[in-house]
Amino acid sequence: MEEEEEESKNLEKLLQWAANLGITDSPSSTTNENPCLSSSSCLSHTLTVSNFPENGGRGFSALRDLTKGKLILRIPKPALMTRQRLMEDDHKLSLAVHKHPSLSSTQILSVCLLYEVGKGRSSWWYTYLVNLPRIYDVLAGFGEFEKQALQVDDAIWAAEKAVSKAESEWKEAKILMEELKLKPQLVSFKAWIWASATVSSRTVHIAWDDAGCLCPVGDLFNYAAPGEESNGFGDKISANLQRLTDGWFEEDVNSYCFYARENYKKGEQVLLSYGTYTNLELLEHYGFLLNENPNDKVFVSLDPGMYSSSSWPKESQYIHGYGKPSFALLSALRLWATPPHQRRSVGYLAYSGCQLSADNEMSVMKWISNKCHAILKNLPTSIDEDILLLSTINKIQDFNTLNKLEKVSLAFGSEICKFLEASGLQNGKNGGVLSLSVKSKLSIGRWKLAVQWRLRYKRTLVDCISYCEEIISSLSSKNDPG
Ligand SMILES: C[S@@+](CC[C@H](N)C(=O)[O-])C[C@H]1O[C@@H](n2cnc3c(N)ncnc32)[C@H](O)[C@@H]1O
Repeated sequence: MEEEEEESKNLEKLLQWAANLGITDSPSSTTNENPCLSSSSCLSHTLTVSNFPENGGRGFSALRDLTKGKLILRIPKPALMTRQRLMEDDHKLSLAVHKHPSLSSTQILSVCLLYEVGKGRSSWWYTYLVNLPRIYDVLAGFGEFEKQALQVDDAIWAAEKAVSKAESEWKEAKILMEELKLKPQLVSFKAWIWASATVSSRTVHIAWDDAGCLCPVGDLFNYAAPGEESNGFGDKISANLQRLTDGWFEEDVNSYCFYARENYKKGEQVLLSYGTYTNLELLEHYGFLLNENPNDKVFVSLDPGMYSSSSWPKESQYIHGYGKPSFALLSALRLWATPPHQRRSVGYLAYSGCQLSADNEMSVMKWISNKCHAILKNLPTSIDEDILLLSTINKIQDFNTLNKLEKVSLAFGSEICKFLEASGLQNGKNGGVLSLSVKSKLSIGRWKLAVQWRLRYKRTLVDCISYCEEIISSLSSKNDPG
C-alpha cells in the first residue's frame, strides 16, 4: 500500500515536472505557447494515466472521445533524454565517453542512464528516473529455468543469444563505467540488464541519434500491434500500407509528437504501435507478448532440398500467428512437391502464389500438417497442460505463496519441481505453505511469459493443422464429388 502511494506521488511529480518543461496533451499548443507551464500536470485535455492490469499495466486512457490522427501528446526537444543532451550537461561524462569510440550508441546511452541514476536526487532527471520500472522481463534477464520453459529450440536459442549479447556488451562497457566511478551495484550485470532494457523498451526514434532517446511521459503508451485494428486476428492481412509507428519528431515544432492511431472512446486505453514484432521479438526487446499478435510467426525447419527448390529467403517461409502458411512457404513447398524437371515450367505460377494442381496442393498441405503434428508431439507438454499450468501460476502469483504444494506438483511434476530447485525453494515435507522471495516472484513472472509464449506457439501449429485439413478436405471433395 505504502509502495502504491509512493508511486502515485512520484507520478504526480513527474506530470508537474513535465508541465514545467512544456510537455502537453493540449491539441492546440505550439512551441511558442506552453499552456501547461503553470499547471500542476502536463495532462488535462486528452490523456490520463491509468492502470490496465491485463494490457501493459500503467498506460494512458482517453480523457474524452479522440479522433484518429489527432495530436495527443507533444514533448519539446529539451525534455528528451538524448546522449547528446546528457553529455553536453556533464563534461566529465562527455570526456570519458569520447575515450571509448568502439562502444555502440545504445551501450553509451545505457552507461549515461546508469551514470545519471548514480547522481541520485542531484540528477536533473531525477523526477523522471524514479518513475522508471524497477525490473523488466526481457529475454536477456531470463535464467536457465525460464529459458528452458520456452521449450522450442529456436526460442531457447534466441534467449541464450540475448543473454550472451547483454553479457558481452556489459563487459565492453564496464571499463567506462568504472572510469566514471559508478557505484558497484550500478556496474553489476543486473544493473546493465535494467539499463539496456530501459533503452530497448522505452526509447523512441530520432533522426540524429541511432540510439533513439528516452521520452518522459511519451514512454507511458502501451503497445498495440500495427494493423491490428484493421485486420482482426485471423482475417486476411490488410494490403493497406500503414505507418508502423504513431509518433515522430517534428522539426517545425521542435518536438516529438504522438498522434491517435484510431478513434478512441472516453476511458479507453490509448495505445501506440512501436513497430512490427513477433511475440519472440516483443519478449526480447520489451519483455511482454500479445496473445493475439497479427505479426507473429512460427518458423518450421525445412529440409535443405526444400529451401533450395526455390529462391525465397528462409525468413520469408513461416506460418502466420493465426495458422496460415506464409505466401513464400506455400510457394516454396509447391515447387518442392513438383518433380525437378517440371519446376522451371511451373515456376512463374508458383512464384505468383497460384496452386499448381490439386495433387500438388494436397501433398503440400499434408506435409505441413504432418510437420506441425510432429513438432507438437515432440514438445514436453500439451496445450491443455500448459493452460492448466498457467492457471496454477496465476494462483501462485495471486497468493504469493506455494500452497498445497504436493497436489500441484503431482499435476505438473517436473516443471514445478524444477522451478522450486531453480528458485532455491525446498518442497516442504508436509506440502505446507511456502512464502516467495522477491527473486522467486520475478522468476514466476518470466516463467509465466515463457509458458504463454509456448502456448501461443502450439496454438498456431494447431490452427495451421486445421487450415491444412480444411484445404485437403475441400480438394478431396472436388476431386471426388461422388
Ligand atoms: C514504453 S513502456 C509503456 C509503459 C509502461 N507500461 C510503464 O508502466 O512504464 C513499454 C513497456 O510496457 C509494457 N507493455 C506495453 N504494452 C504492453 C502490452 N500490450 N501488454 C503487456 N505489456 C505491455 C511492457 O513492459 C513494455 O516493456
